[in-house]
Amino acid sequence: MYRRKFLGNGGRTLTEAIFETENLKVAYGENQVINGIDWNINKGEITALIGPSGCGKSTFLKTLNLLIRSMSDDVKLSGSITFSGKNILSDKIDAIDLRKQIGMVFQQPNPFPKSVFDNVAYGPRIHGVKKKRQLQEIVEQSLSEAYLWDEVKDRLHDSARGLSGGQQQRLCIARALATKPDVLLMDEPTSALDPISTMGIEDLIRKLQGQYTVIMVTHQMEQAARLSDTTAFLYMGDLIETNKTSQLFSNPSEKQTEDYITGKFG
Ligand SMILES: Nc1ncnc2c1ncn2[C@@H]1O[C@H](COP(=O)(O)OP(=O)(O)OP(=O)(O)O)[C@@H](O)[C@H]1O
Repeated sequence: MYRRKFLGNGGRTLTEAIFETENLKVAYGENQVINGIDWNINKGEITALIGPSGCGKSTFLKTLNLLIRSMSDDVKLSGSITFSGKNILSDKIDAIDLRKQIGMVFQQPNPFPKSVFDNVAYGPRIHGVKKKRQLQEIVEQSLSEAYLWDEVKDRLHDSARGLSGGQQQRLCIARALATKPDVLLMDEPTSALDPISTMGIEDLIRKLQGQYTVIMVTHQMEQAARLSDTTAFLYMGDLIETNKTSQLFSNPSEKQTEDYITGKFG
């Protein structure tokens, strides 16, 4: 079967890819939900993944850091995902190390039942940072990067669960940034938040642009259009189209994309 390889930016530029997937298939038992995706995801960009409910967006995201293997017993992965020169599906990969480089933020803010400080220090501690001074520096830097430091600097040892929803989500982003990842995967990071907190998280994502590669699932077309450099449309496990965001929304090349973004289904 002929398969189209989607290159970053619709294949028009030679932007460096951070992930290259080849014939990537994912199945839960007999239920195949990703059908053989060939895609180069650009480094340093914000990529939005859109598509109707159940089309495989979260599955695709969780496959990129192999979280899918820890979350589902009967998952089957095939094809390849090249990240940092290695096929993470077949080469010997330490999943904990991989997730140091590829952080993830979920729909519901999920701080650990620990203090603000211990949430952010969690990853660095796992990776062997022991010195108090060094941990303090990492915590302050990560919270500052997540635009949360000023709000929490006087309550670092209070429970993270006492923060507002928007603050908790920025804390989760700070926790992900604390291991100095290359990539942040975000699965509908604002869908559980009110409009003001959503704006705060969107501002933060914009500020991360260029320093990190962000791959974000969103159900909000406006959010994809506001934030991302590249947008990809997934439908029933197939990558239908990926292109520069402005191009995909103004002049989609596929009828299915057009129907989806104009609200004809989804
Ligand atoms: N752990 C699992 N075990 C079995 N099937 C699963 C599992 N997780 C997801 N699925 C199935 O895989 C398909 C894709 O689900 P996925 O969550 O990836 O879609 P999605 O596009 O992110 O959906 P949504 O937008 O509703 O979050 C669905 O049919 C879903 O029921």
